[in-house]
Amino acid sequence: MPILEVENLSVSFKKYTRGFKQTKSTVITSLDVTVEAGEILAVVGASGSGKSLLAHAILGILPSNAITSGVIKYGGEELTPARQSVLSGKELALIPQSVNYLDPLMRVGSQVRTSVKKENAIAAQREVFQRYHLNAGVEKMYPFQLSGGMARRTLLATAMVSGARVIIADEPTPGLDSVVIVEALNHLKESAVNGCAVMLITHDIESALQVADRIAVFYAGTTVEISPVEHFNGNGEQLRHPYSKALWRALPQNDFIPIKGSQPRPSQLPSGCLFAPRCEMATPDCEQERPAMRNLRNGMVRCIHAT
Ligand SMILES: Nc1ncnc2c1ncn2[C@@H]1O[C@H](COP(=O)(O)OP(=O)(O)OP(=O)(O)O)[C@@H](O)[C@H]1O
Ligand code: NI
Repeated sequence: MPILEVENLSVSFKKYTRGFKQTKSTVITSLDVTVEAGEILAVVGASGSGKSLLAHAILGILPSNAITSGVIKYGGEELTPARQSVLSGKELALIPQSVNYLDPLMRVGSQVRTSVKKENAIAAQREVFQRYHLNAGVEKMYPFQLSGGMARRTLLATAMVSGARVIIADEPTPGLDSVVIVEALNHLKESAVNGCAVMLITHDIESALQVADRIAVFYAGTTVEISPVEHFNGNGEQLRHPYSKALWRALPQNDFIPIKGSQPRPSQLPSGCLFAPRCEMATPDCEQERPAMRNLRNGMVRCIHAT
């Protein structure tokens, strides 16, 4: 059974423009995804496709003007705001995309120790600092004294000592040197092998391919495909959705063919399939309604034409 289930999640923001006109921008649309114990699910997709907002929705830290619908479940039970506040940092850990999530007024060693469940918090913190090449003096520093890379390693360390059952890593490695990247990916893999459910949000498809079991592809705020990692191969012929195939072919190591057009803006989403305006396979049926996610060849796809 999946530990984490997201069903039909939508998130939108109301905005007031000139003349008090209200506009609605929908940043996540009917998104479905699950993460099982023992697996790494990588989440890939263009900038602005809703990856971080999904992470924030799971942790219950969306901005207060966000309007959400749908259900998020942890351990088979709905993650209500009350459960989110109890479980965050304990059973659900986030490695945030921005280093601004560190508490500016607390020494970093103490910050990391507050998330340790085991008895000897100091020993656990020192061990994890060693693992992330943070030398002994760092624990006494405040966040403003850290370089960007050190701050990022501190965020990784905080989540990894927490003993959480669900780890959501939102772009955990940019700016880190390759030794630390390998260390962080190995650590996530180790956590999964020990039974955690890991969601790894990343632009780095190479890293995703190395450690993930399944890959979810996001487009314009929804999941267009969820595929076993092995299907990201060759010319992408085993992939299901035209966008995933195009994304795969656009990688430098493949043909590097960019996709024409751009992702729709959250305030101007097409009424049917969100990818239809850019899709070579699109037919009038695609513009009729939003396709549902369906099972296909050991994965899932949101496209009426996919075979
Ligand atoms: N507080 C907010 N109010 C209105 N729109 C927002 C807000 N936060 C995010 N958005 C919009 O929601 C969309 C999704 O943002 P999100 O940060 O989830 O993207 P992402 O996939 O994580 O992108 P990246 O890869 O750049 O990190 C974007 O269009 C963004 O502009
Ligand atoms: Ni993001």
